[in-house]
Amino acid sequence: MSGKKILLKFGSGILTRTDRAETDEEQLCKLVQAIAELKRLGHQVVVVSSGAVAAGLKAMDFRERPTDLVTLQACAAVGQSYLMHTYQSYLRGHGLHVGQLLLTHADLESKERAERTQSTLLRLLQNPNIVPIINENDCVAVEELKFGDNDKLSSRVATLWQADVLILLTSVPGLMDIRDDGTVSIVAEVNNVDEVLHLAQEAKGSFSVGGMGSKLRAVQDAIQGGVPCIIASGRHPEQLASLIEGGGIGTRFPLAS
Ligand SMILES: Nc1ncnc2c1ncn2[C@@H]1O[C@H](COP(=O)(O)OP(=O)(O)O)[C@@H](O)[C@H]1O
Ligand SMILES: N[C@@H](CCC(=O)OP(=O)(O)O)C(=O)O
Repeated sequence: MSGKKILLKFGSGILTRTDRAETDEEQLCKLVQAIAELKRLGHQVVVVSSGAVAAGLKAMDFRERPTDLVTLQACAAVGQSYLMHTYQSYLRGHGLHVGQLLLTHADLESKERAERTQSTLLRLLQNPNIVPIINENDCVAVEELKFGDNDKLSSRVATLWQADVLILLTSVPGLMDIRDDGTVSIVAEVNNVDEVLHLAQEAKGSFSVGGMGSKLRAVQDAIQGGVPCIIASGRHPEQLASLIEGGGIGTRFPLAS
């Protein structure tokens, strides 16, 4: 197997415990193990990680996600450093280190700043022991915390980097077709995202922002940028190597042939 450029996006739902508003350290440890395994296989890995707001809730004395923007930004300020510390503590066990990048959409819309971001990313990737971990710069960004644009951020970075695949790891096993009679199936492959947009329902995780609609729009952008995508469960990161090789469970969005 030759090394591929893999962009992984971790949603808040898979980084946060389901029983209380805290980072799920066991889950984060599993995700880090999967990153280390991909790197051992010779792939380049870049991560877009949500979860800063949720990680800051406990220290800020919240049991639930607050709704006002400035409090969300304050929670993110506390949670981001906690999150990076936790990533670092698990990565160290694999001889790896975090390279943190905090970005806004405005950064990627400016040609000069996008080029600088790309240069930094490429420089970080020259060292095989570094795992770039990107999040929105929540303290200055506004739209992101309202609309869950880490999905969109991941598609933009995937396009900038020209990743071989963008894998959106979330709390469900893929895009699901939930029918009126109660039957549910995972859509294995989508060749035209427009045709499945109607499958995205309003429901989303209590610590998440985007939902399935935001993921499908991000997939559309990535495909337009030349990057195929997969939506799969972040609760089973051990299947990542298999997903990259065309196996595993998830929804695939190939480029039009
Ligand atoms: N058709 C669908 N298939 C799968 N999940 C869906 C669908 N429609 C809505 N969802 C919701 O999307 C959620 C995943 O998105 P989200 O909660 O934003 O996760 P993340 O934190 O990973 O970004 C699931 O919890 C699910 O409730
Ligand atoms: N930047 C925010 C997350 C925003 C976001 O898009 O969240 P999600 O919908 O879980 O990917 C944070 O780190 O909490």
